[in-house]
Amino acid sequence: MDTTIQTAEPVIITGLDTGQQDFDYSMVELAELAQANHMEVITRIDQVIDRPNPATYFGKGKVEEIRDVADANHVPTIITNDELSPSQLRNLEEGTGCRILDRTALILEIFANRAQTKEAKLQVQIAELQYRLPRLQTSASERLDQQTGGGSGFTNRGAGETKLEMDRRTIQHHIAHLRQELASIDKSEQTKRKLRAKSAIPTAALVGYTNSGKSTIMNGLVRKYGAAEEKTVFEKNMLFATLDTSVRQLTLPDQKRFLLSDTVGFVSKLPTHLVESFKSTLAEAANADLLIQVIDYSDPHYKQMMATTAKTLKQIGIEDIPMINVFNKADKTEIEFPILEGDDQVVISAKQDASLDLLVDVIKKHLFKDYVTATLLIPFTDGHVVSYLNEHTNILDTEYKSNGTLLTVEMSTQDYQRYNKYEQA
Ligand SMILES: Nc1nc2c(ncn2[C@@H]2O[C@H](COP(=O)(O)OP(=O)(O)OP(=O)(O)O)[C@@H](O)[C@H]2O)c(=O)[nH]1
Ligand SMILES: [Mg+2]
Repeated sequence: MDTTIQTAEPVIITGLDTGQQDFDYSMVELAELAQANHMEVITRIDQVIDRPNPATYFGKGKVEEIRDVADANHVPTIITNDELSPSQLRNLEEGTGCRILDRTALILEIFANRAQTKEAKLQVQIAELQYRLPRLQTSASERLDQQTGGGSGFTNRGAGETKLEMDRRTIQHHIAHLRQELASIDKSEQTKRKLRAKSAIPTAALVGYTNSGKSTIMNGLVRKYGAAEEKTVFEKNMLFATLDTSVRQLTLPDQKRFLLSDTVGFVSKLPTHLVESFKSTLAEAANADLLIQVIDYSDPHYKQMMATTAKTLKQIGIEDIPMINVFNKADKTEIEFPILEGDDQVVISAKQDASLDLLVDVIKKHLFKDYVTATLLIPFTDGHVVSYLNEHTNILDTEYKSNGTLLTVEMSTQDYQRYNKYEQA
């Protein structure tokens, strides 16, 4: 158990209701993001307005109201539901006397705190520096610098133009340097990915909203069908538990194999820079033969979450990959499970064995739909072919004839092309 006592930083969350759909939901999500960043939401202040004030985001009266509420409650930090322009950020800080953390900076902080691997850390740092570049004279920049070590210790408030220019250049150099470093890591990842593509093992990728249960499903399947050396991944009840992509090979009882990848979850308004810099992490999903969208069916906002996933996939450029929907955490609802709906939807609980079996059935139907069944007569002199087929394909029947082994085999089209010379009419 974690025994360190962390005092949560008190914050006020604020939002502009410009009549956009799902405003309330995005505010609920903002509160969850704040909690994920160890903050305590003291209160929420909204303003209904046609469009944001270009100078201060909120209208003048609202800025004063926020300042007064913050003062009265000794709250040092205000969180806004949208990404603010550099001047809005500056003006709002002046108007409220508080530190302003916009949604983007908040998500960046969470990612920075969660990043474990070198690749994830580099990706977050690049996104952070890009966000800071136009905002050097705000506390948002200083805060990111202090909290995450993303920069190199600039102090910019009230700095002169020359100093500012210098800082800009330093940051630009820093970004270029980090990009190079990331590219060298990406290269080895790309090589691995190419090798996998060559091996022609079909790939499925778990995608979906953060905390929906992707890693739990991955681990359930790894425990059932992974070889001993295939390790489980980190799963936890918190937003953005996973920031990297893990790939595991699974071998089903009928010898069918596939690769399963688990990756970073989504949230609405995921910052563009972050999506950009996580593209290499998400490439695994982009190259998959099948997407498995995991949905937290017990969350009343699950439909919005699905819309967010659809939007994010589009943003990454993933549009034409077949997808199955997994309505997970059904054990937390009144709905019966496991249930198959049509041929591409299941209602399950990642924590139930029968659910995982049903899910595997659906995955199989999609990934192996091109598999062929053929009867092959392998002469005794080609014993190595029999061993290969035994190891890599699903042998439905074996008969020993005088002139060789007669096998009824279910296999990939590739294997079929290699061995159809043995086929019996
Ligand atoms: N009751 C219940 N809890 C579940 C189920 N699936 C996952 N969970 C829990 O939900 C929480 C999040 O699960 P993860 O597997 O880490 O979620 P994720 O989608 O990988 O999340 P990110 O990595 O943050 O994107 C954990 O506490 C899991 O134990 C389920 O079917 N039923
Ligand atoms: Mg995860």
